[in-house]
Amino acid sequence: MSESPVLLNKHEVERLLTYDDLIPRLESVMGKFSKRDSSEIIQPVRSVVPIQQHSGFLGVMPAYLAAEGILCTKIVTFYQRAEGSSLPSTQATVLLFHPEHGHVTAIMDGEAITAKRTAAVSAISAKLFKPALSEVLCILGSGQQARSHYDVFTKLFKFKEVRVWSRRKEMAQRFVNDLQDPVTVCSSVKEAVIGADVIVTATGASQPILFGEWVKPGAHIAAVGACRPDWRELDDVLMREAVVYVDSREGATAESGDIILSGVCITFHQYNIADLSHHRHTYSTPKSLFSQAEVFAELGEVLNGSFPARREKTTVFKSLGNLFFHSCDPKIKNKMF
Ligand SMILES: NC(=O)C1=CN([C@@H]2O[C@H](COP(=O)(O)OP(=O)(O)OC[C@H]3O[C@@H](n4cnc5c(N)ncnc54)[C@H](O)[C@@H]3O)[C@@H](O)[C@H]2O)C=CC1
Ligand SMILES: O=C(O)C1=NCCCC1
Repeated sequence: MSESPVLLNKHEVERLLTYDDLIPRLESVMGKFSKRDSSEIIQPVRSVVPIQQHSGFLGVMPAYLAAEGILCTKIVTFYQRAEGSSLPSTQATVLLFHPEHGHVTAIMDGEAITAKRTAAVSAISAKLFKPALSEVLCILGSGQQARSHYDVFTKLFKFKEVRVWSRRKEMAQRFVNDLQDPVTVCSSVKEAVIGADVIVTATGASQPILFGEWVKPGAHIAAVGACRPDWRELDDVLMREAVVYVDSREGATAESGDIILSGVCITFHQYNIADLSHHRHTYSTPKSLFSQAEVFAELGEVLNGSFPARREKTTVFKSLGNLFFHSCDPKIKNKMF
């Protein structure tokens, strides 16, 4: 009979999962993922079930890393919550399986994993793409992701100024009150982002809040929210002008409103055709004036050397959280990535 699964609660996951382990681990595994060698890694685009009555979604995110014997899935729910709701908007559980026998070996809280993994991947994007001289960090949003991004960005990089904006100023103030170091609370997105070198967008917005005209040329944006095909955080100008990196090309095509909805500007293409009465008429068909924002590369393609990091340009890393890789030796409990 198989052993009972190890249970790791949020507190234990928080203690075991360190950025020092997570970052090199994710760099290696994302580089491998982008080679699409299914004998190494299988990670399909997640399945998402809308929970329409409650403005929520349920996502299932399986992954198999054959060489490492890791078979796992994250099960995640995410909701558009009213401002100030005491419920977390993203909740998750991670299951590890015995790849040979198929039984569950570990059940872990996925909320802390999601917070840290997502922030670690954004930090990797910032390592690769932020301008060489990066003095100002700006965080849009003041929830779970805003906090984990603040933690890892200020741990890894030295900024002269950190700014935060949130829809309700008191939420930004509450965010700042929990921190040791000084952070400027901004009254508008524009005020927060002007002159910023690194911008994190971690909001529940479904319409653009960050406009390209405000963004300093050469800045790096880690765009974490807007993980549905009809949600956006970034406007067309920014999406067109920036070099866009993603975690998974398939995921971005299926799920990123910032990419899918960019450049939808209708104009008319005219052509002549002879109709049945032998007269020539001019017909019009709608045509897009601007094409969709193009994905330049996956983060993994930069990490494995297939594509360059275009640090000199304005860069967007559109994160969707498609990559979930996790390893835990349940018997040892302290070897967790
Ligand atoms: N890319 C990824 O891997 C992941 C993305 N996410 C997404 O990141 C976003 C933030 O997640 P959490 O921090 O967990 O959520 P949260 O609920 O803790 O924080 C959300 C923040 O967004 C703000 N917000 C909500 N609606 C807004 C709107 N319409 N305009 C401007 N601000 C708005 C809230 O005031 C709050 O500051 C969500 O969209 C979530 O789905 C979450 C986990 C992983
Ligand atoms: O990767 C995740 O976990 C999530 N991604 C997008 C939406 C919320 C959770």
